[in-house]
Amino acid sequence: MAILPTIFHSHPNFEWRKTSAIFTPQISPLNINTKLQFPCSITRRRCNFHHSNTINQARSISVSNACKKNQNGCDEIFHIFKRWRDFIPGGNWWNLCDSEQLVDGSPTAANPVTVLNALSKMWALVADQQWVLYTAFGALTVAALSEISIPSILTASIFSAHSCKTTVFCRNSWLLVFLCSTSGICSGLRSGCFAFANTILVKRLRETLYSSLLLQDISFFEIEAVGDLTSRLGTDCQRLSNSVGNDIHLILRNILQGTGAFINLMTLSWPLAVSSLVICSTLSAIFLVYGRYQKKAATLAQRWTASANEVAQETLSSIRTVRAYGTETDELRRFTQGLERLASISTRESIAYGFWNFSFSALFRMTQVFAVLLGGMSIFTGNVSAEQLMKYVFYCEWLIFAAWRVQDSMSSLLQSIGACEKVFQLMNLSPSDQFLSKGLKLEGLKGDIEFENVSFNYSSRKMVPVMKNVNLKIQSNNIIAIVGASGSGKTTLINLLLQLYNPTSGQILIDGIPLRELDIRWLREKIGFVSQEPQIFRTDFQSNIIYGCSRSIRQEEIEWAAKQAYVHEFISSLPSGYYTPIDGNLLSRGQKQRIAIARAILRDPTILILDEATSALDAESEYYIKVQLEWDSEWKKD
Ligand SMILES: Nc1ncnc2c1ncn2[C@@H]1O[C@H](COP(=O)(O)OP(=O)(O)OP(=O)(O)O)[C@@H](O)[C@H]1O
Repeated sequence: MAILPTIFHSHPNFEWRKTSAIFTPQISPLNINTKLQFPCSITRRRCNFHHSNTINQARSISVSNACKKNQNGCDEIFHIFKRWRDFIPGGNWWNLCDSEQLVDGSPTAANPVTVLNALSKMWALVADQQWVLYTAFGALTVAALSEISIPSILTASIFSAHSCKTTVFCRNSWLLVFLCSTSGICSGLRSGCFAFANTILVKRLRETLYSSLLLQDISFFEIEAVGDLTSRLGTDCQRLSNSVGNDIHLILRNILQGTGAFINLMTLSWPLAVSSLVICSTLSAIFLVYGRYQKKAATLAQRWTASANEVAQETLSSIRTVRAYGTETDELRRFTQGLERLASISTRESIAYGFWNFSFSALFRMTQVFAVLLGGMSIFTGNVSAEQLMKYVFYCEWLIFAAWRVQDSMSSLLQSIGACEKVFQLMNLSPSDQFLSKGLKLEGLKGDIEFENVSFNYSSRKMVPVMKNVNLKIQSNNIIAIVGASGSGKTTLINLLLQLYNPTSGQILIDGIPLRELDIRWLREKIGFVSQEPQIFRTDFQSNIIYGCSRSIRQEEIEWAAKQAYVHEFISSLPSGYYTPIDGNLLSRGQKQRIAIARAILRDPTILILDEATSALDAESEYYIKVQLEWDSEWKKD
């Protein structure tokens, strides 16, 4: 165990020292006074911000904002009058592109997803449960056909009763009972099956998205914000599956019913049927424009929501720092900036919805007036009977309503897909190369490490080289310390060794074999790593210590590792011992580091990397752990 041996190398950024320690102590060029003064001079303005004043300040900001808003309201009305042309449909005010686009530098930003793509992807996710979907579609068809036959039979029953045709009346009544029962049973079946499919879909969407995210390169997570990704996994997936549960079946149902209504209208009077169709087509044309606008608005609204979430997540998770620096009002302002953008988009979207509803109502009422006028005249001339006119009014209403519902559900579907476009883009990302290629697994790993002319820069800062032509040889069974100024690239060196990033040029060899050619999962199993800020998971101590260990572990081994890391006593003193659930926030940094060291030791790694892993430990614990590790390393050498 234990590596990073002695290297003598002349790179200006690093200083390599032979030492009995295996840590990467940081030697800062600043003296203590400089360190203390530096942050204070930067934040002097904020330091004056007394904590007790913060709430009053927040209040006074909101009061002064309210006054400003009243004044702004008058200005705005004046402005609206001056710029009325901008506010009519098609004017500048409606334009969502210029002012509202959130700059999205993510790798997925450039690929828009079509509705068909989205639907076929969702279909593929639930394809193994086809029987549920086929039952749902079958029930939907039967229910829709039964429902659309009811107005015709109902009218016939009324008129047969009116003309005292008892046999026809009885037959129609039985038929009505049959149709109502069929439609009721099939509607229940349809809703149940779609709800079931919905549940499966949301689960699969989340699984697929999560597994796609887990397999991305580390550089991906530098561009994408965690708040944004969790909001995709949560609300977006739910919203998408809801659109399948509701919108798709409403669309299909109303298409069937609208078609049935149109066929009935054609059999009654084709001029009346054609006039209804013209109105429906006008509605569809208006909807086409509105639907596109709505999709765009939904995408932008979703991005701003995610952006506001990100701010909230960042602030709430760093609440101690926010409180200590008294920046609550600044954070509130940052959060409301996103909300204001969101409100501005939603206002336009709501007004556009109002326009759409106005067009629909006006055209629908026009059809009714038109039907009564034209139908009434036809009755006078004897071309149409009263029964036919009644059926016509019924079916006309069905047709228009079906057209409206199809378009409304279509709009909601477009909105959901627009809003959740990123879910599909993220799901379509191909995994990092590391997970695609099958590399070599060596018989045994010695642990010789060599950096050959390695240069590197982070992809997010391409112009800033972090290291240039670094050459370094580390022989197995040695302990070395890498010492360098803060920001000189010590952690980056380790990141490259762990293949979290690939060198921009040069190569890293392990036992003489290029790192890229090795099976990275196999290699990582042989490496124990403790980072500067060790991560503790929300499970118990035992699970945290055995985290990532592929072999089966006995309780004694866990305790042994914990003793080596000087954390056994602390864990044993807790009432549930190793089974005590942990919240990382409730542990000291030193305790977290000791748990992480126990985790690394338990793997019995060939290469052990400690990146300032004892920086938070007291001198006694640090000494004890170092002695244990050194002893262990010497024992292995022998
Ligand atoms: N993910 C990243 N993206 C872009 N630049 C980064 C990233 N991580 C680190 N850097 C930059 O790379 C340089 C080296 O950082 P690194 O963390 O390796 O230094 P270090 O020697 O470990 O510093 P410290 O001792 O303070 O931990 C720094 O200039 C840092 O700003």
